[in-house]
Amino acid sequence: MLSLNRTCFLSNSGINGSRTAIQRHGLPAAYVRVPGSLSTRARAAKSGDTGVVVETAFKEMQFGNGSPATVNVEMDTTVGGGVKDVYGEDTATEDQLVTPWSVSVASGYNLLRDPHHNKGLAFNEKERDAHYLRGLLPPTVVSQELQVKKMMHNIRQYQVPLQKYMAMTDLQEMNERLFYKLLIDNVEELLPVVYTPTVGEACQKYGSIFRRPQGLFISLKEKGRILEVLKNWPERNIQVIVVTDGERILGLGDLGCQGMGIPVGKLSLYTALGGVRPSACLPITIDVGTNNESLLNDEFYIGLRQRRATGQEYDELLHEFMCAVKQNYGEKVLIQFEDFANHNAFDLLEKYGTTHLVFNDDIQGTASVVLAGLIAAQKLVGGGLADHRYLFLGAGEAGTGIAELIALEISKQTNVPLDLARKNIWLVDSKGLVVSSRKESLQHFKKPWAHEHEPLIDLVDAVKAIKPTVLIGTSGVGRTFTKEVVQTMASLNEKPIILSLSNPTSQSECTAQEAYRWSEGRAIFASGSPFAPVEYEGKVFVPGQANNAYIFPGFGLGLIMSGAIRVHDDMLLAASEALAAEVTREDFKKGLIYPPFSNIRKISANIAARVATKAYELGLATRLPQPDDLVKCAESCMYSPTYRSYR
Ligand SMILES: O=C([O-])CC(=O)C(=O)O
Ligand SMILES: [Mg+2]
Repeated sequence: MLSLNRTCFLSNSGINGSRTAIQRHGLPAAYVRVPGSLSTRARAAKSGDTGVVVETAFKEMQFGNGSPATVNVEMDTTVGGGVKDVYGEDTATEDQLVTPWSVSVASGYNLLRDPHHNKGLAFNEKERDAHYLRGLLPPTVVSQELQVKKMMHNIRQYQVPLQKYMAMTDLQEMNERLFYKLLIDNVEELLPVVYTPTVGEACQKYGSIFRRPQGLFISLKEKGRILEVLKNWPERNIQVIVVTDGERILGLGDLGCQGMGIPVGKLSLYTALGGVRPSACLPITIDVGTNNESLLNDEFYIGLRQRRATGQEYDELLHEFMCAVKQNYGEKVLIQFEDFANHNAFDLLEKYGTTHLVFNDDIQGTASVVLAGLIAAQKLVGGGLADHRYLFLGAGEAGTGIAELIALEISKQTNVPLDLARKNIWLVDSKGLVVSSRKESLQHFKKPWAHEHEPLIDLVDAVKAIKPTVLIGTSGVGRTFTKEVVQTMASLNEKPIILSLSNPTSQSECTAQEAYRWSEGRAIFASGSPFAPVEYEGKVFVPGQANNAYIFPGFGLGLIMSGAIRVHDDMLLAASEALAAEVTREDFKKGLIYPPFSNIRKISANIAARVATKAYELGLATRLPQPDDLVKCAESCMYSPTYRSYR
């Protein structure tokens, strides 16, 4: 055993990184551990190399939380035959060393290139000395606060949202903590940049702006090898996966492999808003082809150039994926489905809901957010949820998901059977009002909403006939709440509730301005994508945003905290109630039915606590014993982007 006493940064910069550190600092060779499975180690050892060394001291390390640490490096020379210069002429090649699972020491130049540990100009004098940074940085030492100020200044110079998006992506790849500090401290300004609506444009142009992979791409080419692919990802303690197959990206349709922007963006919010460690988040895009002709013909397209696989081929790939995830990460990893097309989204949720911890943000997350807004809106309009009539334009994932959660809440509040609670909820799809005479030809998820009524094609006719108090747009089709629709709503209701939820902004059913103007300032309005405040007859109206980001980060944190193994509808209801409870008297005075985003971390902690409480009540939590104070517990386990001291 050879013993070394050094302060090190642990990172995943790979064998290249460690080699440079080794060479630069004259460390003995083999400053590398292979933390893979025993078989990986065995493979490494068998390859005849002399240098893959398993360092016993590293076993104690909390690797994956990005923490630097002082370690006593003990080199176990038993694997591979002894410490020699592994990287010397006559030793193993890097390929033989099974690179993906190497853990290396980052210092000097590599430390500055390592986004998980880089602090840029914020490295202080002592750190610069201790970690071989002298001369690699200009003399100035600045605080993280000043770095935030400078980055915000730079980002505000860009006029085009996509440029802001790219600047944020660059920052994320350069200095992860600074990225999250910026996002957390300026959440209202930057949310529309890293997420809806700009992320939609980023996906449309993802091939052109692609620089470095930020998540895993699993395509049909990887069929039969998905477990192996998962093992290529550099982090192992994964708690949340957001996965898409790119078939229905926001309201923009099939963007194939370029849908990757969505899992990446959603997971940034898991960290920024919900406090889940970045290293515990894994974005995945499953590429089964695309039916988007213009992408197939786009020379910069990054995905498989074939039409979408369907049926058995699709199912088998997804099944292999689901099994591989569970095998690799255990049953407590949360899998969030995002932006799958209707025909797969419902089936996947149903199929894996009983075997995996799965959550569909478009069905369940949107539903929980909208229900929260409706619960809060009762304070403005009086009465309860059961006193309303609801009409949806759009009967897909969001529409039916919201409808079902409203019905569940009404049924719970008033003790009426679910079937009866559904009777006040009506849907309009592309063929008109969903009515019982259409039942035969309806997709299964629409059937519960096919009530007795004569067929109606037009939305205006449906509004006139059903006389809804709440109108909800989930159609993915912009400008469908026409002047006549909004005016009819306003003629029927003193305070019509109008939610125009489709994303991004171009697909919104109406704008905030239209909603306020056409309702003569009486609408209670919220949208999926953000709108600026509107002035109407001398009064300023601040539109609310029924943003999914209110719920899913806190919801996920609650599941993780409690070690939940399944998602249950009651958890969604609990999350909605928790969010609705965050709307203050001041917010109501402004006509808002959602709280400001500036408090989102506190909101997420409260949602997490309520979700975790439900998980314990339902016997679905595995982290025992239950902590006494779940809000405190949530707050204390949240990731902080403040720099750590590397001394
Ligand atoms: O991303 C959002 O804001 C909402 C969402 O999931 C979608 O529209 O698919
Ligand atoms: Mg979505």
